[in-house]
Amino acid sequence: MTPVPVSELVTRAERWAADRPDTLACQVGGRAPRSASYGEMARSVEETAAALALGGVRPGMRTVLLVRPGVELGVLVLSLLRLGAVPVMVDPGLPYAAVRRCLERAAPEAFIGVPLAQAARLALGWARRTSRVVITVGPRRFWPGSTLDALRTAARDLTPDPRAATPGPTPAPRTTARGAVPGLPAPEPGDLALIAYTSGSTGPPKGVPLRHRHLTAQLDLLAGLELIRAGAPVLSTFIPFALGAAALGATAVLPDLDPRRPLRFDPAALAADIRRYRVSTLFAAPALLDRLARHCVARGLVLDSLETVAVAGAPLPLPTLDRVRACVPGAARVLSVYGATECLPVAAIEGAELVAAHAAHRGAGTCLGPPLPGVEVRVIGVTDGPIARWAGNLTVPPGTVGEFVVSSPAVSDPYLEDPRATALARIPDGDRVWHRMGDLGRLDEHGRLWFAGRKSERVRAPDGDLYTDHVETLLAGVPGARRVALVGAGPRPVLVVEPEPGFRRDLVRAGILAEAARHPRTAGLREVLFHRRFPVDARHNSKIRRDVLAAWAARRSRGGSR
Ligand SMILES: Nc1ncnc2c1ncn2[C@@H]1O[C@H](COP(=O)(O)OP(=O)(O)OP(=O)(O)O)[C@@H](O)[C@H]1O
Repeated sequence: MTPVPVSELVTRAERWAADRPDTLACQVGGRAPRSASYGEMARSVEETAAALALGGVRPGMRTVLLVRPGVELGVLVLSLLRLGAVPVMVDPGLPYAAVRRCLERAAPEAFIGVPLAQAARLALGWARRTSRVVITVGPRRFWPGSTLDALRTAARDLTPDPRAATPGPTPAPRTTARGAVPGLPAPEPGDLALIAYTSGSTGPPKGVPLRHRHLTAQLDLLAGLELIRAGAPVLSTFIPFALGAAALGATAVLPDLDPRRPLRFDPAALAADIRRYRVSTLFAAPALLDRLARHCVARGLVLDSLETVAVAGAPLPLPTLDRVRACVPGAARVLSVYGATECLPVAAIEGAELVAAHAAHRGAGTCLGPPLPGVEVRVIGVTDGPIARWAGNLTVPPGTVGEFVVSSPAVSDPYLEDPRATALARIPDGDRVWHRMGDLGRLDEHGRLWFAGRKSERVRAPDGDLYTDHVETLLAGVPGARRVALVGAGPRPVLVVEPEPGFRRDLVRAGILAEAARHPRTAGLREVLFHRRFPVDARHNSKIRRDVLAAWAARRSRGGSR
């Protein structure tokens, strides 16, 4: 294997390929199963990197990648990182205009995509102005550029087959992908590795540049959580995590799931994949997990291979946790992992501790656990403006609700082409920087974080601010209410209920108001609206778009129809 200090993600995956070439790196589930071993993936990455280089992809080149989840996507990401090119990872489920906006800021020079993505590039103007290298994964039609297949064939023709050249036990060194672009330096830890985006649940998604050292720090922090065992099958409903699994020596099981509409998966098929491939670690967002767990609980199904279930992306509601625990073996860990695109992961908590913490502190929000080793979290007073530099008096007294700020080796670079958002999210502090999470909460006497809600979603009621997670956790589990969201219709706090099918709304409303009346924090809440299906973020389908819901509630309650 090449000893160049390419991305840690790649070098680690390559190390696995050298040590255990026959271990499965990737298993595609669903109706058209396909798999690839670490050895096969490594060979494919080498060939594909050479093909991409031949197609004009260069180190440092920002490259949009719009390819369906599968072995090919994994190979392409690893190949780009190996070349030192910079994948631009935009969420395909965003509205078209939002995708265009994301890509305009990233100004990618290369565009690799399936035919549908290529058509969108032309018709919807996705990176159309900037992308001069165009590679189609699949058949090319009326758009310019090359196909990946043709480039692979050409690269193969240029690369001598070592087995043909030197028969015998010691094969000649193969021309590597880096060899295909001679004279170009290997990426360093400080080089840009990829551009991710925030999920856009509180506004337009922001571009997050991650350097190779940030990815390494993420991998190390994740490794500390002991979620993944080498050789063990891991299924992540969030595809980029599946790539991390490859660096940790696991087998990434890719479910049959449309990343444009992740919540519309077939729970029976997902449960079947988990059982069939003996998945031991499952990563999922809360709403997806809830859907899977409901399916299993209704059928008395236990997913007996699961050892760990990791949940991330939004608070883990207790009713969801209960359902999950009912369909995994008693010894399985359920772990809620807290973090953000700009600094992942930050904290984690085991399900059993979460249940105990909630029982002892009802209405205190969601316990996120202590910060991970190497991650420092402080709580500062709530302000909506920028903070020019760190000062000791920014922090609030212990136990007080404020905004979480984080310092860790995984904290990304400033946002892409967005100085305003950067000024609002960063506090310089000598040679380090604090990332403002935009999340409110407090630190308890055990050093654990408690999430109270997003800063931008707090409700400025006349009697004082109300925090969404303080209120919603108290009302979770009221019969007939699938989810409850607190929003402000102007200054008026309104409870919006997403009902379970088959319940009478007047009874659900009565149940919500009765539960609210039992707690001082919610006793004053009187207004209840029903919304059939909450608007949610494109990536996890789990973060409630309370800004959208608030505008809807304001219109609705003005109109008087409740
Ligand atoms: N375990 C968790 N518990 C509670 N909230 C979580 C958890 N994990 C993630 N979150 C929420 O997700 C946020 C990070 O999400 P992400 O980076 O995907 O983008 P976003 O902040 O939602 O997007 P935008 O900034 O564009 O609105 C955190 O700040 C937090 O609010």
